[in-house]
Amino acid sequence: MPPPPKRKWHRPRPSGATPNNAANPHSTVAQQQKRPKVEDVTKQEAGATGPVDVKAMYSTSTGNAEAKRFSEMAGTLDKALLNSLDKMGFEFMSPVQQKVLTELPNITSDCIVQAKTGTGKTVAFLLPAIQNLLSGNAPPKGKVGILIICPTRELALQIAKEANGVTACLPRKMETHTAFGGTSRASNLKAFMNGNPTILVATPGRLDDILGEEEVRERFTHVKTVVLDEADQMLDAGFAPAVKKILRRIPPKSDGWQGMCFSATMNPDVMDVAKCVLFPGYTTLSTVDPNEVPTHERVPQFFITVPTVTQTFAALLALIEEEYNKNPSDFKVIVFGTTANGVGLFYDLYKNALPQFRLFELHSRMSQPARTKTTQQFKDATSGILVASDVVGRGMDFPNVGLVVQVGLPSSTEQYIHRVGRTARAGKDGRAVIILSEQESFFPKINKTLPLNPYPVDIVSQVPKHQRTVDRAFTNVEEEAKAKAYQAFLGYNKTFLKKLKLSPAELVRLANEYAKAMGCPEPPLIEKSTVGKMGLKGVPGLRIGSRRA
Ligand SMILES: Nc1ncnc2c1ncn2[C@@H]1O[C@H](COP(=O)(O)OP(=O)(O)OP(=O)(O)O)[C@@H](O)[C@H]1O
Repeated sequence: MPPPPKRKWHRPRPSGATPNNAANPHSTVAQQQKRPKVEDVTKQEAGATGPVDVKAMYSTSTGNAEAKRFSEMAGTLDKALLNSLDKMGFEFMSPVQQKVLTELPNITSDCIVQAKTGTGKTVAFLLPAIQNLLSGNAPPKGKVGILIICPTRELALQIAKEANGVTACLPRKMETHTAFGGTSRASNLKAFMNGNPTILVATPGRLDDILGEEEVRERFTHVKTVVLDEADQMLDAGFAPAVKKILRRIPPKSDGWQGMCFSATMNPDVMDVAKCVLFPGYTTLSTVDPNEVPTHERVPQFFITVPTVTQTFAALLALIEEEYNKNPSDFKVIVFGTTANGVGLFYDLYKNALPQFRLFELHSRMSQPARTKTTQQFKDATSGILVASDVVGRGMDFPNVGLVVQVGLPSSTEQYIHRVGRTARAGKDGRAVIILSEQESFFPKINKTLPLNPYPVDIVSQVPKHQRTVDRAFTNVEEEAKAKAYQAFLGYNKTFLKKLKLSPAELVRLANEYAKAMGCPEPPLIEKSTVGKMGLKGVPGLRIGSRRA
């Protein structure tokens, strides 16, 4: 088989350059429906964004280092690893890879590494960890040598695939296993126990679960490296208890294993917890200048403010039309919603309202096989729109996404940055837009370090034109999907009441308007217990009752 073409880092397109914007900017979505399906549009030549200029990429990172070839690391990296990288089409080291391989005091040093989204952090932690095993530190057969913990199932699979690529040319097969929820625990465990899982990529829940078994704990006696990918998230209040519990079940840090923390964002609040994987004297490496904006300089970022949340549905249609007209070739987009049920609603709605696009959905309410299948389909797609929740907000590498849209408030500034990072990966260009209601418009104001500018086109004035399409599409959406989205809307926004400057009664009023915009004749019923859990007991405007027939 011929080797794949070398994958290189691309030079950013000159700002303002929008090739292929020949389509009529005034055509409506309905008119576009007569066009051939976006899937049929001829695929742009790979690399059409311009010739590779690795030096230009490096000059945007701290240090202004020269881009080096992996082949120059022959003294550090095993020949077989270099062969694997070559087979993967990786010729030059990305800045973070170069930094880790040349500036880490030792390949076994504890470290915190920060680099922008999509710049190759996965390979940057895999290479030293695997090299260490190849340098005479391999664990005995059947034992785990490298444990990688990450927040989501999709990311675990993706990291495992990258590990398989990096180890492909090793003379002796190095097995990578995964452990994450939503899959059969029994068969997963059987494969782990019967196999030779030198590398294990896991999410905290399932890992903690299987570590409950003595025979599984036995497999970790020779662990050499523990990696926390998306480290700031793994160490935040949500995940830290599970991570700490896992660390209590594997050999203690004093046994000498290496701790590595990688992320595009680092929150000083988590540094205290990071000490459970890092010994004092650990190395901090960053390719991000503290004075630099935390997102990619290659991603123009815009916000659109609509008067009320009920207009966001039509505003998204107007935005998609606008962006598609600007650049119809390879129109590959991710639209982030705030909750799984909200995203489910988006899917049902836009399936009807945007039939000319191939639509994908990904959120935690889907079965794991469906999630895995869609992830692969969207990775492979040259165009289409993925509506997604934060299950793919971090770490996921969907090649050639040109636009990221966020609808509603992201859960944090960091989450905003990671979602934006689903575009402009591996040296490519991208754009990002966030649609907010008036109430949510504090987000750009309190995030001054983000290069957020008003969207250059008046989308709000286009909302009425798209409202009919939205209303019609909602007639085809099941009432239960609307009820779930309504409930999720209440639950999510309840956590932001202060920032939104809303009283509980005002939130319910807003949610009821939202329900009306979905075409609900009256606010959907909510179980009494759910209302209690949301802390909305006694708030007027809610319809308490069971939706079950
Ligand atoms: N040296 C390289 N040459 C070419 N492509 C590379 C190189 N290193 C990584 N890549 C590719 O770049 C893409 C982004 O890499 P990766 O997913 O590791 O980024 P990341 O920094 O971990 O992003 P995030 O912060 O979103 O987790 C992947 O498709 C990966 O295969």
